[in-house]
Amino acid sequence: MIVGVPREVKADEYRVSLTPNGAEELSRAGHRVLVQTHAGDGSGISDEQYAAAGAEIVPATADVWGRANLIIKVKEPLPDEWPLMRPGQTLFTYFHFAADEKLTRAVMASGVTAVAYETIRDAKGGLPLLTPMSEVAGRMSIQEGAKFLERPFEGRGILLAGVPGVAPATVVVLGGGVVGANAARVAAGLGANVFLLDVNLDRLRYLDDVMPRNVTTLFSNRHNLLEVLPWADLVIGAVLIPGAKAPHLVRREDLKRMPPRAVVIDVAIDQGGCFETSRPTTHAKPTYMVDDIVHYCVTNMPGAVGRTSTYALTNATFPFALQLANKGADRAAHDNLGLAAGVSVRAGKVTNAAVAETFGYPLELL
Ligand SMILES: NC(=O)C1=CN([C@@H]2O[C@H](COP(=O)(O)OP(=O)(O)OC[C@H]3O[C@@H](n4cnc5c(N)ncnc54)[C@H](O)[C@@H]3O)[C@@H](O)[C@H]2O)C=CC1
Ligand SMILES: CC(=O)C(=O)O
Repeated sequence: MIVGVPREVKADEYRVSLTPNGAEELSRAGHRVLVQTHAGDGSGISDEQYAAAGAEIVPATADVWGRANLIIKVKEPLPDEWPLMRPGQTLFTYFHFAADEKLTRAVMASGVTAVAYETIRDAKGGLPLLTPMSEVAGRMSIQEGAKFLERPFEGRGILLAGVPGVAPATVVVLGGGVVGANAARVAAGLGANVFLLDVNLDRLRYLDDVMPRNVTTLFSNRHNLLEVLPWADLVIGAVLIPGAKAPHLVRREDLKRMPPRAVVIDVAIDQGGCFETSRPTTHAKPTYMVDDIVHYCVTNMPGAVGRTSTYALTNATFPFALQLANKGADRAAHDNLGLAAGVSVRAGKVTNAAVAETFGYPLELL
């Protein structure tokens, strides 16, 4: 198999999809590895390190896409990359199809097999290729929230931790999965009062057991949400229904209940976001105001901490990349049901139920 690693093209995306260790293992397994020049720069990995691991350094994007049967990326292909996708090729990356119908149509039209990191399952039903980046984004959401609460960044001038004699901030976390739990723990560690909402009672029981005392768990329903919003200095959006568009839990009219210049960090923006007023932003211009509330909706938060994220991501993705390279997508999916859950589009047809339902497309069973 010829495995291609293009340089990421999304704004401020500093991750790369394969480390030199991965290149070495693929080469040892008999595959050819093409790495686009400077692909690893943002993560502090040089062309020389890839070359020493047996990879061929390729100057042009089009060459990588044109020669490789298996393309490994980090982020979804952007419009400039769409014409490069080829029938019969396998593309292994984050896609978040439900948030982007044009991307879904482009992938269907191209004939590639799209294996989405975010819907691959493990034996316990978890999402092992989403988890490491959710850990990064969850922790980062509080550091970003703390920054944008500062007045020079348009926030309400609140220090999350408070100081003796002045109350700490209140942080509301919507969704108590990986992002939510990591956000709650970091916020609590800084001394904030945290409310953590989820609809899964077993998950709430677990969180109630393991979280520090300044984290209060709440069942997620409209009533409880409206009760806590007036106290919220910072709200983290961390809800997920795998493969599907995120539900809009916070409506525009609800923003009026929040204190002026409070901050929302909608981590779930990659699946469309859980605030009605969310729209994707970039690290270069991460925030905008709606009704006096600061909105931060960066779709590739972990991209900003490329070095940590590249290693965390590839620890999880590499075993699946190796299976795809060794067996090809069809056999790899046949042999591994968890990997099969990642196959979202194949030969022009949608093979993921949540994506098919989101856009009303027919579902093709694998
Ligand atoms: N913007 C970015 O750069 C990044 C975004 N993400 C995104 O963050 C989101 C969350 O990811 P994870 O925490 O890994 O997912 P997860 O599956 O671990 O957690 C999601 C939680 O949401 C809960 N939930 C579902 N409906 C709910 C509702 N109505 N109210 C409250 N909770 C509800 C679920 O019970 C679950 O506990 C995903 O969309 C993921 O793609 C993850 C990493 C980076
Ligand atoms: C999960 C995702 O889309 C990211 O880490 O960029």
